[in-house]
Amino acid sequence: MARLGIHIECLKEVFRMDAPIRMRIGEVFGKFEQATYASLHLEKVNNARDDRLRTVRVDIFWRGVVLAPKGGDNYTLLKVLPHDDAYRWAERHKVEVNAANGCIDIWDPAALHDALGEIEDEARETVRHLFDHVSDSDLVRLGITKETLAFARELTRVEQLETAKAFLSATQWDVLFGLAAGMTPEEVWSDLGCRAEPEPFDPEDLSSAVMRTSDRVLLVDGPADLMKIFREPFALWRVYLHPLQYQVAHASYRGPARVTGGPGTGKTVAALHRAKHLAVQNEGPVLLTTFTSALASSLGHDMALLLETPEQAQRVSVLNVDQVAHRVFTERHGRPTILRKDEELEIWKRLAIKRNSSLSEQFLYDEWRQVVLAQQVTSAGAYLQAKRSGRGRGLRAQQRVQVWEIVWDFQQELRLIDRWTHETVCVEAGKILAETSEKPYRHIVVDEAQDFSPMQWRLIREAVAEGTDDLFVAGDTHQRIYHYHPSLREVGIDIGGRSVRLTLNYRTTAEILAWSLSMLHDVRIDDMNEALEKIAGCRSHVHGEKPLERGFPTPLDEREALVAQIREWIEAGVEPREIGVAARSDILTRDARELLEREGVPVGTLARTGQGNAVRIGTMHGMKGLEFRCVAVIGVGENQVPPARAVTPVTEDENAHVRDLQRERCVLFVSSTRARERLYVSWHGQPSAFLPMDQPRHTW
Ligand SMILES: Nc1ncnc2c1ncn2[C@@H]1O[C@H](COP(=O)(O)OP(=O)(O)OP(=O)(O)O)[C@@H](O)[C@H]1O
Repeated sequence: MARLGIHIECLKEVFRMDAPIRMRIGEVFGKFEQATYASLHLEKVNNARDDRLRTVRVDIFWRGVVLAPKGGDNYTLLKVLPHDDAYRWAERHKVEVNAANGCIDIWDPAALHDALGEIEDEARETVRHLFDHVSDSDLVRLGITKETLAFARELTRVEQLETAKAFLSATQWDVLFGLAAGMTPEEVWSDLGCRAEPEPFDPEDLSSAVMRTSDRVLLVDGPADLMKIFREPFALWRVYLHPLQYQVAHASYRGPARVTGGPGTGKTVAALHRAKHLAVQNEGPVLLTTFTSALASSLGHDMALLLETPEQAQRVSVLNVDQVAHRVFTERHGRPTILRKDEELEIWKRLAIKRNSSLSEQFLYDEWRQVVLAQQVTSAGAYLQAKRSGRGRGLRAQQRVQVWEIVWDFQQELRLIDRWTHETVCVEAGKILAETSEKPYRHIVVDEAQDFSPMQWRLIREAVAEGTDDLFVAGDTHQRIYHYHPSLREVGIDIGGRSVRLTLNYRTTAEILAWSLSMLHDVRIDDMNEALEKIAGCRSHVHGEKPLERGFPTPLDEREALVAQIREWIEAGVEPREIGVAARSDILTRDARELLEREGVPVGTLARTGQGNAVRIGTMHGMKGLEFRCVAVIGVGENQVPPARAVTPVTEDENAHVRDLQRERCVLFVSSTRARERLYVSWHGQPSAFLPMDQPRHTW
């Protein structure tokens, strides 16, 4: 029986077509299931470079180009184009088997030949070439053919390589682009999803090559499936994964594993597919968890799209980590009464006065969480020994004794009045789970792992028995925006060598990514596993406008310009819901919201649901994990970013000062990398020192 595949690039083009033509394409290619080669009316193309490329009539105007391997019954739809263009495309292109990963390579030899002629002169006059640092043998091992190699050797600028995307094989282009972005041949090799040892692939067996190209060819399960795909275009990540994403999501691990990578590199998508894979395996309940309830609800929405049967859906719970803690706690003790932050600060203040301490209630509030609870300190002796790096001010031994007395009083008081905080609920839930061998989950998948506190990690560790495929962790420490810096090992999670880094950004344009990355230029960030995290090789294939930076004399001028910018985007066809606005403080977001509302622009919050078609506005912290076509980051002035209150003075504690500045940079980095197409950054007065310094900017 014939089987149809559709190439990802073709699918993207079809998704952009009007519904009637999409349905017509669905009807024509739906026949592949029953058809035999002879009855398909696959027309041969005269003068074709590759006689396995045929065309099929869709209607009077459109034709499809199909790869019809000589053996086997696998047909792959590569293009749908106007009649003449379809023939021209089929005449020019060749299909081969990639020597590195065994997938199909589609390329345009004539265009490659012409381009080579165009760059040769420049190459002769230039001393440095783009790939001087890579040997021929490495390029060949990475699947670069002799024609592409000859071309690659003449490249002097990355712009020439970018142009070549139009005619090189996509896999070979990815290899070259990765090397040009600073990846080592080994990193590119693993990015290709190749095994450690090269495999021999039959260069003539295109049918098998198509089957292996699962990251670029969607194999359709019958006509109904095809019509469904064409009726409702969907996010491509539901079916296509980068080979490395696929590997990460489908591997079997002997213990905890993790995926890291810069913003927009598909970590959440890998986590979603991992959860689905585990649900399909059906070994027991799967928990997919993250930091905030907003992110959990977004994951829940995407998980529902990915799971295929009610049985699979029943096996996966999507909860944020506090919800997990509250469930476990409530089952044992009933619902806890949570102490509000203002109530808690009031208690700290009173207890500090009682013990004649001049330490502020906020300091005690943080000290309790970041030192006492984080390190499970239960005695004065342990507190005297506890690490306090990054805490903002040193404490002499005598002061530590005093702080411990206040902490002791505080914990006694909580017990007495039977009040809880989210942290104590989490600690208690961890204890309850530690006592039982019957764990609630067989597998746990964690997204946005970089912001989990040590208390939350201990809970997660206790919620699943140690063993194969127990924990899968996705996160990026460059996006850490809260205070905790736990080491996974210290909280009992040993990921050993089971860690993979994704580098290809699917969300952001190369311009926005470069602008954002330059903010983190000299910043050294840990990887939660006692080493430094890398961001080298993080790259995007998509180009767009440079981020727009604008300074204004007053806050009102800045807000009015924001309204004008949003109007301009909407007039250019961007839906209000595709626009996100972020500021560092609630006050700035409130002021911007008020003006937008007054000017008649629909405005909602950052929550994914219930917003209607409104511009979504919130704090930079709230932007975590989200994405928008257009993003405006406002109030990026020297006094607002970073806000003085968020940074320990260097005179008080140098380490804490550096750490605070780093965290604040990450907050700005997270908000700017939420933009898919356009990024607008504004301030009033002087600009923030965090902004990339590569160009002179107008200041007031
Ligand atoms: N294989 C893929 N093919 C197409 N699109 C993808 C793929 N993987 C991810 N994407 C898209 O890229 C965007 C970013 O993906 P995702 O949210 O998983 O990245 P992330 O690494 O978790 O990002 P961040 O850390 O910045 O929150 C999303 O729009 C997602 O749909």
